[in-house]
Amino acid sequence: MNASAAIGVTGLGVMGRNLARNFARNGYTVAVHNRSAGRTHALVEEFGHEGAFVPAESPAEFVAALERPRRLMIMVQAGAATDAVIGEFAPLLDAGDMIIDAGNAHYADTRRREAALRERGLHFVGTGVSGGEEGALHGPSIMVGGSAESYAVLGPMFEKVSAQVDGEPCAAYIGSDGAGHFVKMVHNGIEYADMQLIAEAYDLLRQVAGYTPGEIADVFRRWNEGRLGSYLVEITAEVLAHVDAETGAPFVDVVVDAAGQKGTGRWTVQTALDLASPVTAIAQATFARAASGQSELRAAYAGLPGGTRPKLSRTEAERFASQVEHALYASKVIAYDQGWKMIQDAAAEYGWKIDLGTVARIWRGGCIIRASFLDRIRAAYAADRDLVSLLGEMEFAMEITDAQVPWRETVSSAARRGVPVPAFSAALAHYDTLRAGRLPAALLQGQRDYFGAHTYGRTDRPGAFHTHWAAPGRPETTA
Ligand SMILES: NC(=O)C1=CN([C@@H]2O[C@H](COP(=O)(O)OP(=O)(O)OC[C@H]3O[C@@H](n4cnc5c(N)ncnc54)[C@H](OP(=O)(O)O)[C@@H]3O)[C@@H](O)[C@H]2O)C=CC1
Ligand SMILES: O=C(CO)[C@H](O)[C@H](O)COP(=O)(O)O
Repeated sequence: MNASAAIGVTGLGVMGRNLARNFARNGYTVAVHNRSAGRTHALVEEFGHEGAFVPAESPAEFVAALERPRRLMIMVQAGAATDAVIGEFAPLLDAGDMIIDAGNAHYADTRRREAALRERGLHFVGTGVSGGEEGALHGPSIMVGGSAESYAVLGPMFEKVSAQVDGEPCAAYIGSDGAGHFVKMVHNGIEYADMQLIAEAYDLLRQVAGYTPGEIADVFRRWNEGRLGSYLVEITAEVLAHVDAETGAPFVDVVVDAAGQKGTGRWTVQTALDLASPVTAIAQATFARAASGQSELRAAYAGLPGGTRPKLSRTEAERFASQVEHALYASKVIAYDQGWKMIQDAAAEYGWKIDLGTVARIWRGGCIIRASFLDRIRAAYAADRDLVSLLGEMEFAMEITDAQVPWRETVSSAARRGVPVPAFSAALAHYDTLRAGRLPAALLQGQRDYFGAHTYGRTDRPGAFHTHWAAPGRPETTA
């Protein structure tokens, strides 16, 4: 076979098929392969006219179709499937060839695979791709890990097929080994938080303001014109306005209220615990999905006494909706800030040199959390590369100051009326934690020292100390 393909894609499911088409539409010759050959033939039959495809039935045929250094993209499920495909293809490759894993792999797996394949002279390029089926075809956001050397070859291709915003590509090199997949994982964690915050806002507008789903769709459409403008707010309005054809009921009322998850939000939270990175809004959003799925438990406790829900007048409802807008925006800033801080924490742990402004830049288009305010996050990090928190940037700080009363009113209204708002509450509590100055953690240290001699630091001098709690006079010694 003629080695003519600039890239090969194996795994032609929802994402792989459209990424292959995207490369072909952008002028690259693409070798295509799938475990079951039916998908390969279907792709070429249906979309062969869009560009140059080289269908391959066997791994050997697929590899033979690739120009050197070979660029082979895997788009299959994370975990065992990815290991199986690597195991199948790596022995057929030569030193200098590149395996790009564009699935949602766990970054620790990517680090392991990168190290093992590097030993064999192969580049393993863990790459986060976001944008779903449509993004894969028309331009996703692409977060690339692996070696800088491989990015020199792959970067121009990725930048060409990615989404473009203001003439800039939504693709970039993030950092070595698992950095690309790490950042994609945090993207998905932020996605969970953003979606949960929007869902809580909807619930409040329905349960407290008394709006119908159609009216709430209009509220979200208005919000989408302003600082909350984003893909997720836009599609929320679409979903809320949708009416079930069979029953004539709002679509949102005929869907089972148990949220699914494939695992990237859970990975974010598990990893955050290891890094001691408090991504509490993301964690609450992930737990909210889990709680929604506990149908037996919820059925057992449904109807327990809770808050009161007095009917609001039209004017009161409108005022409340405006408060919710502030609360949603402020909570969203906190959730995103938590995600960025987690990336900083991981960069310190793994020695990744991640440009935080670049992360915001490539999330402005193509991905699920694309939003107008990412431009401002980008500008904030461009102005100060070492910015510790968005709360340190003047404009965000002013908005959070303005949100104080409505944000707190929203969370307290929810508590009074018995509407669960775990992500709003977590975001506000995080903000209060940051601004507290002094936390009751000092008491925790005292408790730990009391029962386990775990020692504590003092505010007035350095060192570790222990109080002998059982001894007369409770003397303190240095530990
Ligand atoms: N769907 C989405 O919106 C997004 C998905 N992703 C990630 O992209 C990856 C692919 O997702 P998606 O396209 O939705 O998945 P699909 O289920 O549509 O396709 C999965 C593909 O993987 C192949 N496959 C599965 N197991 C194996 C195996 N053991 N050996 C070889 N091939 C295998 C399947 O082949 P066969 O046809 O033979 O079964 C199929 O081509 C996942 O990692 C996912 O997390 C990332 C961003 C968005
Ligand atoms: O990766 C994605 C987007 O970037 C997918 O949307 C993600 O897989 C959806 O996750 P979940 O099924 O857990 O809601």
